[in-house]
Amino acid sequence: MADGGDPPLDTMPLAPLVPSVPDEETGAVVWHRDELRTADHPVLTAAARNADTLLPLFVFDPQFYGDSGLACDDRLRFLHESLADLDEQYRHATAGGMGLSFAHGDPVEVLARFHNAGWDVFAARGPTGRYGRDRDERAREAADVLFVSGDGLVRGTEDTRDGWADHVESWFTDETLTWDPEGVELDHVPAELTPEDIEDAYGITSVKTRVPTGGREAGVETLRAFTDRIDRYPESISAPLAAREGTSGLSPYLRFGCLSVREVYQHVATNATADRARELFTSRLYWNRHYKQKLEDWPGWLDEAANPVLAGFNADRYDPEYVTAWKEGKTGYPMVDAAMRCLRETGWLNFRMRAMCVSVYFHILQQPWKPGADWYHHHLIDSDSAINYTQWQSQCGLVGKPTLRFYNPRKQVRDHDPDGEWIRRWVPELVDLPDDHLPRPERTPIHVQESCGVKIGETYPYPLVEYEAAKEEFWQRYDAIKPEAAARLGDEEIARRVSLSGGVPGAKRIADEHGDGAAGRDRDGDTPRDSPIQTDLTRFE
Ligand SMILES: Cc1cc2nc3c(=O)[nH]c(=O)nc-3n(C[C@H](O)[C@H](O)[C@H](O)COP(=O)(O)OP(=O)(O)OC[C@H]3O[C@@H](n4cnc5c(N)ncnc54)[C@H](O)[C@@H]3O)c2cc1C
Repeated sequence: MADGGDPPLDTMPLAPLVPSVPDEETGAVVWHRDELRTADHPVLTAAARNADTLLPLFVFDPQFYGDSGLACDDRLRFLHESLADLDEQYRHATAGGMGLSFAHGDPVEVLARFHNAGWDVFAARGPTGRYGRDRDERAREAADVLFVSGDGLVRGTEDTRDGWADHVESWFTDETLTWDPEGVELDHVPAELTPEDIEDAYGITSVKTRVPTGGREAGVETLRAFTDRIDRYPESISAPLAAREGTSGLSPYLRFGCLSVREVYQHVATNATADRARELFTSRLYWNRHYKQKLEDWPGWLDEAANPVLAGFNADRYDPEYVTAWKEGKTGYPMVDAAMRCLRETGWLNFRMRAMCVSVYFHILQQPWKPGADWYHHHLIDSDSAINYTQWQSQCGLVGKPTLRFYNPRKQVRDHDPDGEWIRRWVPELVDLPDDHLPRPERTPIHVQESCGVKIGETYPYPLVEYEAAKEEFWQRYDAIKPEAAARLGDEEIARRVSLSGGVPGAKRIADEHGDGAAGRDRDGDTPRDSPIQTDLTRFE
């Protein structure tokens, strides 16, 4: 483990407990990682075609638990519920009722034991950061793991973005995959290890509220319920209170692969009758693939600024007190404070609130991006490294594109919580503050503060920094470095790694047009002059 301590459980199963593949037969371990379903599963389909016997396996990796793990206990609980559900899916599919097997330890060591006992090992090829790539490479060497594609991403070409949208579209509309449980035997590891054992060993305790139940069954139910109410989706996306019931709530199920993105696409395309809502929603599924493609193209997104010119931006400003105030929801900006407290208690925020809190953290408090991104990754139940870290870098401006999106937290109150219902839910100190003062509590006249009992500076903090001055200061610092950052996008390697929807030519165009310092920007509020980052969700080429 990263802290040097020993895991509380040994690596298991030990070699003698690993079943052998019967003579003259072929056996395949289906190594499940993030794809916790049996439907539309390219690996399962391929393994079932190639082997007489299957052994579905999940390996609890100590790296994701204890002090070295980055996920909150509630995300681990969601994972464990999804595993229990996957176990049921296998048991129902097969007459013998054989379920999912569990192992614990370094997956490479575990898989090598299966490989030595005669098993082929199949796993999904998917985008991961450096740890995952290294683990998969070691697994390939030690256990000859066969990595199967089939997630709609583009691989093995010079410019993955060339023709990308068409490629993804045909994947979305292709028939989903099936496997024939009758055509194979299922085997399992006799040793009894369950997700509950892991929870006991690592002391997993869930503390958040409103966390959805993990597993395919709950995911299918969520998908159906959302499709029934999808006509309300367009007007529910932005306001945090409306979004909680109005967006799909599918993100954790997609994150853990309880449902495939393609299944969701096809269900909504077939069953949703409201055209605009259907298009708006399915365009988000393209964004899901778009960010996955980014991590597939470059594993460094999780730990390094995509544009080297911007590496270390804000590092000299690091102030642990600002970071803590942001994490705890004590910045003095009510919309930010409500969002950050909601994130910690429920593990979910809608897109706009996620983006706004990034903007205030990086552009206004001017703190280095990584601790903020790690905080989201820890608390979000749906945290998908491929989306979280790439979104963070995009929202901060670490790619070096000429435009940036600022989210003014005061404007967000006026636009998306004018009655203060959401703010009052999460920031009880402000319950009695009149609505008019919620965008800027620090400007509340003293006599109003006295009559409502909200004392700025005592019961609720002054803003940590003055918004306009901080914004202006950020722009000065950012403008000074922007032309050099834009120019760097002309570098072939950087153009590839940033994986823009316009591909390598698009990155080079930015370098040509903006590398000389002639760049557009938004100084006034929410709307950038030209930002393909999140404004147009339907264009990918
Ligand atoms: C800083 C930041 C971090 C984020 N981190 C994550 C993350 O770790 N995991 C995650 O799933 N989403 C992330 N998002 C995107 C978005 O906020 C969530 O997908 C959405 O809020 C999840 O709720 P939902 O499933 O009800 O959304 P819906 O609006 O119902 O969307 C359906 C699905 O489309 C995909 N999707 C929607 N918006 C986006 C987007 N902007 N980018 C990529 N995919 C999208 C997701 O898979 C989502 O589940 C992040 C956004 C920001 C700004």
